[in-house]
Amino acid sequence: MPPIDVHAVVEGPEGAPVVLLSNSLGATLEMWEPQVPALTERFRVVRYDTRGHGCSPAPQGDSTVDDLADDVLALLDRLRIGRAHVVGLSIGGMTGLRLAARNPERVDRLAVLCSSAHPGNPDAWRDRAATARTQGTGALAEAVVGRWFTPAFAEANPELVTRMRGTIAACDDEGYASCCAAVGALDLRDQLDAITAPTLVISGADDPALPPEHQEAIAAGIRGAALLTVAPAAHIANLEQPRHVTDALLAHLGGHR
Ligand SMILES: O=C(O)CC1=CCC(=O)O1
Repeated sequence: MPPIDVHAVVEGPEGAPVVLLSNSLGATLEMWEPQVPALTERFRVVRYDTRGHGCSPAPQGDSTVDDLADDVLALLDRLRIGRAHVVGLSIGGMTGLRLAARNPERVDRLAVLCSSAHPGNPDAWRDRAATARTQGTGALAEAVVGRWFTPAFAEANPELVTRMRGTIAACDDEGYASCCAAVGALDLRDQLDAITAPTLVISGADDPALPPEHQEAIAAGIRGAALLTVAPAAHIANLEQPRHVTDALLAHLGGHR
């Protein structure tokens, strides 16, 4: 499938090292808002909407994580960026892993949050894609957002939960289904040892979607990778533990505060 011209927002000082942020399935570039103020003090921050999400065009038919990585390369080329630190959560982390394994010359440091090299459950992903196509992502939103935050956090932050539920429901149905296919078919287990970028893997201790075992497997497969577990946190750990995650990213990318 040809690359898609994804929607991106670029902030931070021109000429500074670039950090590229890649969102979770069902979210948009807005999910990184808690990290942006600190990151833009030291970095040129490029956030984009994964295809079929937010303001990015949706593909027709199933995508692969290779397609998602191609979108990132096209974006970097469009912005004339040779190399970037890549930070991705969930499907964004899968995109970062594939990019770092396949195009190591384009990835400086890598941070992968709440992600997987082999999500498994292809039938469940096929079912989810079918629901998105036949009933719309609104039919999935309640169940999906229920895995994004711990119950205590969700109870204390009802407006955020409502906003994120709305973001899932606003996804393009075909685009979301297309990305479900990419997740369900993914198996990067034999590619992890090709990753040479210094890598930080962050796990949400209470993540019911991609639990800590997935992060442990990623970290075990990448030479020298560091593994950090944040708690309490479910799947969207950067929103539930913003300070902890921001500090860990700054320490890993070289922008300590
Ligand atoms: O939506 C979920 O259930 C969790 C998830 C898996 C891949 C991704 O990006 O989100």
